[in-house]
Amino acid sequence: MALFHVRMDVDIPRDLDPEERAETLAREKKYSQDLQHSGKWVHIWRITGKFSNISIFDVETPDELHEILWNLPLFPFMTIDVTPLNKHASSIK
Ligand SMILES: O=C(O)CC1=CCC(=O)O1
Repeated sequence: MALFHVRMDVDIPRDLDPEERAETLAREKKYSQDLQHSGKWVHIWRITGKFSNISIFDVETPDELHEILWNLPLFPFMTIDVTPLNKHASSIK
């Protein structure tokens, strides 16, 4: 098990076909919710006032996270920042 903090900033071009935009967003939602049901996508939080989210992933390896992120339907329109997390020595959980 390895935890990762991931920030995703979304920037969809204004001239993208509205049908393609809607279809991509619907696929993104299903992809994300399937991974949430699997337990791999542990948290997703909207960043206030931005088309961005902060997420926590619980995966086996960095390669697995890479595959997940690479296959996001919105991947071509995202800037993604990944921070690996280690257990803090003072954590009681
Ligand atoms: O809306 C976003 O922040 C992008 C996104 C990631 C998963 C999802 O459902 O939307």
